[in-house]
Amino acid sequence: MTARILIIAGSDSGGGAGIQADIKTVTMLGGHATTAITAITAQNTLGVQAVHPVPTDIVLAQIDSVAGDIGVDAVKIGMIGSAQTANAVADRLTSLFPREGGGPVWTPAFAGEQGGAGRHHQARIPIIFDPVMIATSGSVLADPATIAAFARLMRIATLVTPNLPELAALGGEAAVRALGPAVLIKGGHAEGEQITDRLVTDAGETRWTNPRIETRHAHGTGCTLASGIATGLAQGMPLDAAIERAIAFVRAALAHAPGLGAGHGPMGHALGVSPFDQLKDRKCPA
Ligand SMILES: Nc1ncnc2c1ncn2[C@@H]1O[C@H](COP(=O)(O)OP(=O)(O)OP(=O)(O)O)[C@@H](O)[C@H]1O
Ligand SMILES: Cc1ncc(CO)c(N)n1
Repeated sequence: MTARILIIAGSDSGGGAGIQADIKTVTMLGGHATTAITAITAQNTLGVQAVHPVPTDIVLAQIDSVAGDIGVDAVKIGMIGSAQTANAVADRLTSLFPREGGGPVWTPAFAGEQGGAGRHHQARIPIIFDPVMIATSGSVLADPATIAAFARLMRIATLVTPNLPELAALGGEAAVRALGPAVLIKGGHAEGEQITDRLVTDAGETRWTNPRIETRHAHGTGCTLASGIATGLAQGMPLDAAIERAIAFVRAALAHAPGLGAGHGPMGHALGVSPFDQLKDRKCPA
């Protein structure tokens, strides 16, 4: 079965970050993206010109519509829109996908096909929380009250993926770990020719170090990474393998950036290919 990833995030009209990056990433990695849109931003490569938070009850209705029919193998949370929505989403995810109880951390949809437990035995759906605060352009995407409410989301998250300024705003690595989740500290904002992303879990620490790709078109790397990880977990990959593939995908998409806009442009999620055009027979299956 195709892995189903519920994306709870904001819309970026420029198509570089947010829901737009998330859908492209999930699709490219072989999953099915469903969405609960938390905010609409008027945004381009230069900055964020306007933000319209979606009412909290409409965010919850989108989650309920998806969970009640299509189903969910993993959740990715990005821009959340308001403190009220952060708290309400934490409550709703807790009741839909209980965080307590024994059994495996999650049982992906694929396990059912292979004669395993199947989706009715899911114990814990993985939740990846990207604590979005500021866009690549420098525009603010979360006010102080919303950032304070992030604690609720961190308590139910499997993995939190702060960049370095976000980690500092959350009180540092120990403060995040104390709330329970694994932490992937992204190194994109550090100086230097190498970038190190650092995963800290109960089992210890793993690092990925790669050469920095020289480009100003790195808008949406954080969204892409978190959605890529969520897709891997939904597909049944172990956490470190899901992270490794997501980093590789971010790097490939950076290398294929189309060079749009006068500021921080979008990545090239389609990697310069059209899978449809490459099909030998472009007819519908009979
Ligand atoms: N110039 C780059 N070259 C290669 N990898 C990069 C580059 N910039 C970021 N990355 C990678 O992209 C991922 C996201 O890191 P980053 O620290 O940029 O997150 P972020 O600040 O949340 O992203 P965003 O700019 O979307 O808000 C990490 O895996 C990081 O290693
Ligand atoms: C909607 C949205 N979500 C996240 C980010 C983070 O890059 C952004 N710029 N816009």
